[in-house]
Amino acid sequence: MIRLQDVSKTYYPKGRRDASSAVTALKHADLHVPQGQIHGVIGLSGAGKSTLIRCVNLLERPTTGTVTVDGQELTALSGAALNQARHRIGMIFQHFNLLTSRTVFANVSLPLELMGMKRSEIRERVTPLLELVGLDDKARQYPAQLSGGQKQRVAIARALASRPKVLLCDEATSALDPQTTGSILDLLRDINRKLGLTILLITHEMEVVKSICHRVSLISDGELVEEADVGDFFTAPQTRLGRDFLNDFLELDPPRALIERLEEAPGPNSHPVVRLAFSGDAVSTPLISRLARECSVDVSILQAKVESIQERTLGLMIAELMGPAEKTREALDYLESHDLQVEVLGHVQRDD
Ligand SMILES: Nc1ncnc2c1ncn2[C@@H]1O[C@H](COP(=O)(O)OP(=O)(O)OP(=O)(O)O)[C@@H](O)[C@H]1O
Repeated sequence: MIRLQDVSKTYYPKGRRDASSAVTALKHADLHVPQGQIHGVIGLSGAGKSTLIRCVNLLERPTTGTVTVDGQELTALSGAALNQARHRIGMIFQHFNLLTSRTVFANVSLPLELMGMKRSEIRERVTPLLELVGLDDKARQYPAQLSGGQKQRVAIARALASRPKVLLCDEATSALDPQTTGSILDLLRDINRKLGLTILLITHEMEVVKSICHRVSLISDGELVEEADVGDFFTAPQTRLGRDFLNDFLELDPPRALIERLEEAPGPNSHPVVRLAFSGDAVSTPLISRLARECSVDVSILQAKVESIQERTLGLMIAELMGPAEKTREALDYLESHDLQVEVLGHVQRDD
């Protein structure tokens, strides 16, 4: 439904085209979002998320590459044809972008007025949309009379007015408190299911990805560096940045006192500190006691957590493996052969 092929975007300051002043915010991005999927793009501030999502409806025209939505190459269009194609792409924003002088009803009907639709048809279209987003009793109110969550509901209804195939969400819940965020995400999930709408969202919050996305891409310095099903991303991110996002989200970091003692290389009297992530059958297997029995190492658990990520269970643990070097090596092999993600965080000197 959405396809970006080798899309790059370079910004130049006004009136200058020299390479020294250019900022390349998106670099050779390839992305495919099939019909009906909710796809999240997560990244740190300045990574290029807004640029990417604005390239999808050509609010920013890519410098190179092609953008295709619903089988139509948008990058080949301009003028009226592009405007027409944009009717099939709705968009919502962090700060809602409502017109303060218009009522809720008039905000939602605006895109239909611009399309030249008759008043009676507009009413038939807008009334059920306000019901869908739970605001049928607020039609005559003005944005200033609404909460943030209600404003975003108006923005969602407005984005759906032209019956788009695709909804783009630019940090749609970043200005909302956690509870309101939850209700807006529920609404987006509901719309995705009821209308079969394809959703592309950008966010810096793992919670958003965890709650509603089917698939996720990670963006770093303008590049899409990792893409996975959400369950896989939360159990085994493939990049350092992916692991950092996951650890921040799970708040699973070794205690500060331990971090200060960690050394990168093993020494004659040190033992490894590992971060273990396990999912599926491994969650219910008594691996740690087996490890102690079969590999003759002692395991000191420093932190542990079990999380539910959509339909999967994910276990995480930070532990010290204590024993002679050959035994701890055996223990690491044992863990790796049992489908656990094992990351050696470093080595600590034995106190004994
Ligand atoms: N219009 C512009 N002109 C020049 N540089 C820009 C422009 N828009 C964005 N940039 C630069 O492009 C890079 C990516 O910005 P972008 O807004 O896409 O990132 P982001 O991931 O959405 O960040 P944030 O989460 O902080 O909004 C940044 O270095 C930014 O300064």
